[in-house]
Amino acid sequence: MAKLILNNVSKDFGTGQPAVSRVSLDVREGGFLALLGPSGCGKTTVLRMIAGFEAPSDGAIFLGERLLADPAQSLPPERRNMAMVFQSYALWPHMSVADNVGYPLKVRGVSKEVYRRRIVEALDTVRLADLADRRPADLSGGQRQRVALARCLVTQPDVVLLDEPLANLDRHLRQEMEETFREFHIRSGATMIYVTHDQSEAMALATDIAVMSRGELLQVAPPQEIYACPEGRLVGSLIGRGAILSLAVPAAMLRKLDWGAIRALLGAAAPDGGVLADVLVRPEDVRLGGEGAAARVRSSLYEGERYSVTLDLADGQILRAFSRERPMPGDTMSVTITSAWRL
Ligand SMILES: Nc1ncnc2c1ncn2[C@@H]1O[C@H](COP(=O)(O)OP(=O)(O)OP(=O)(O)O)[C@@H](O)[C@H]1O
Repeated sequence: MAKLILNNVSKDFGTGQPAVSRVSLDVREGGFLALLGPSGCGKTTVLRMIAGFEAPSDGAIFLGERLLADPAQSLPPERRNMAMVFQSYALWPHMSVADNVGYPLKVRGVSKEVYRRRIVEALDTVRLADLADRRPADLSGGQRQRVALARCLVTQPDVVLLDEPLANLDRHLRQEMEETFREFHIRSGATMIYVTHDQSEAMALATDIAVMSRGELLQVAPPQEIYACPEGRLVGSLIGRGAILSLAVPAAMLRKLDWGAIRALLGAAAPDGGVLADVLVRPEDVRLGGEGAAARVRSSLYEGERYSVTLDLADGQILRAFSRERPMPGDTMSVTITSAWRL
């Protein structure tokens, strides 16, 4: 196995706006990278270029030292030792689970002994050994997805590419499958690249998250880091559910702000000739009650374990908070912001 490297990769379909613009990425060996971003931002196109279904218009893709593609040449998908799992897992209905899993090996013409051994190993990895003789029609949605995962494992790929594999499943099953993917990643040791527009899925699964918007890569970092220290307004609004305030933060001030700093900045005018900075405030960092700044409750939405509250600050800016009790719309209360991040 080796590191997957994208070096300034672009893809232009000739539509006027490039689908992917100068994306550079290093995916560490055995890592689990989530490509996250809104619909149409270019995630699938990046994945298809890695798989070999599209050639880059510019830049180059390497697996270790090996050049996979640049505008002049492109190794065909079957010679890249990668496996791709799609939303629809396309199992053969007339074949047993074992034969579905073994199909890619049959095409490669391996010996009977290798064929049997690899199927057993792959089914073990996804904990389906007991169902080897069943037909796909007799499986649940989650079990079918696991068969598709096992099928991509039998060829022992260096890289597993997953394009929104959970998009068609209901919420309960998605959670169960997230657990399966995590385990699958640990047990297989494969490098995985996972396309999703669901940030909580990306947070739960990946070792690194790459956030894309309009064909460009905005930030790559581990989930905890991208949540705590997003770079710029777009990443700040795409990750988590924070509110973004415009505050007159002096350029020299640390990016992480405490209540002392925020209190002084709330309502302060922009410095002479200066610009207002975007400051991200997470709902879990907003305390309701006590001594603080005045805010008016705009709405409170019951979410089961708590209320999600939207508040208007005195200057009209919006803040979000969580609350165990139900704040009534129209009520005035005081808020304290324990921590915020300048984007
Ligand atoms: N074969 C193609 N020809 C022309 N334009 C394309 C082609 N494939 C993708 N595009 C365009 O490139 C852009 C990126 O598409 P892509 O499918 O990579 O986005 P995405 O982030 O995966 O979106 P989604 O989450 O909706 O699947 C879109 O504007 C899309 O319309």
